[in-house]
Amino acid sequence: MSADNSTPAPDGSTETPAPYGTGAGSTPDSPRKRVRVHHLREYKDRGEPWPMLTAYDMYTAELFDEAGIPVLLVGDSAANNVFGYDTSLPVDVDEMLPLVRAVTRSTTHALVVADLPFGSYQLSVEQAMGTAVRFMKEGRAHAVKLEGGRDFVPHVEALTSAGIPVMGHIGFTPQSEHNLGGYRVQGRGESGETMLADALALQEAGAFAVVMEMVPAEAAKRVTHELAIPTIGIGAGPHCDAQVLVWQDMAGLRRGKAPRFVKRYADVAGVLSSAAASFADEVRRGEFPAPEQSFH
Ligand SMILES: Nc1nc(=O)c2c([nH]1)NC[C@@H]1CN(c3ccc(C(=O)N[C@@H](CCC(=O)O)C(=O)O)cc3)CN21
Ligand SMILES: CC(C)C(=O)C(=O)O
Ligand SMILES: [Mg+2]
Repeated sequence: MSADNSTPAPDGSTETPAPYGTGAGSTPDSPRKRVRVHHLREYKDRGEPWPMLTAYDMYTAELFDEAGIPVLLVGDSAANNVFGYDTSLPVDVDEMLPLVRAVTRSTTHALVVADLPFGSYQLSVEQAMGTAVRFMKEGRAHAVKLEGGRDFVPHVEALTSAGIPVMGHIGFTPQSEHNLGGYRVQGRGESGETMLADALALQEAGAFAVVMEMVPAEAAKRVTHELAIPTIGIGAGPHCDAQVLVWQDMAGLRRGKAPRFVKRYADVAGVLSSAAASFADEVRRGEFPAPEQSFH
């Protein structure tokens, strides 16, 4: 087989209208347009908090898009929520790309952010550029996200100059868990100043938003106030411009003890396990398939 040189059919994803829009750029009669990074700045300026969720596949991306979630993150948390690794560190670009492509293919409204996995951007600005370009070209992402503060200013500058919107991520950065000493709150006391400096450096470098993970609410409030770009909190209190959760945590699919910042809005694990148990039971009793599910 030769390499696939064909131009992929345009999926028209940036212009395809969703039928029942209420989000950015819509009126009751006009279809929703794709959320753009400048809309997020407008939400901040209007003081309207907005939600972000992770998504890793077609059905969840469609549902969350229709529910009006303006930003979907294809997180490297796919490592422990899709692929079965114990941390985010092992997942790589080749595993992440098909998930990103699935999510962009399945949305018409949400801005889709691809999370750059550990080891795919830290080596050099050139490596960051190469990886980000793959997520934009092959994954059809609308933006990328990377973890780190001042040390990543050159990377963020290069990507934004090349036309790639970048979301930052500071506070607890899971890709550095071994350096940070485990899953711990960051930015307490003096390190709150460091965090603010990191946030300002990312903004100056051109980042369009910054995630703050597991930081005290007061420190996150200060950063949110000082930045013109939106802050997105996860375990960062109520004063951030936006809030993000991993969807399996939000919907109660993940089992076991969740981090303290999680709120479960459903019991998807319970729904799925009882559905599987009912199916198994009916098969064992010979009740499924019934005549309705059979061909004659
Ligand atoms: N399902 C899932 N949810 C997440 O929020 C998430 C992932 N996966 N994978 C990547 C990272 C890892 N994250 C984590 C993982 C664990 C804790 C945790 O155990 N937190 C405890 C201890 C906090 C402390 O000791 O200060 C907590 O109770 O919040 C926090 C963030 C956040 N991200
Ligand atoms: C929790 C969010 C911010 C994330 O980075 C991820 O899901 O990978
Ligand atoms: Mg991540």
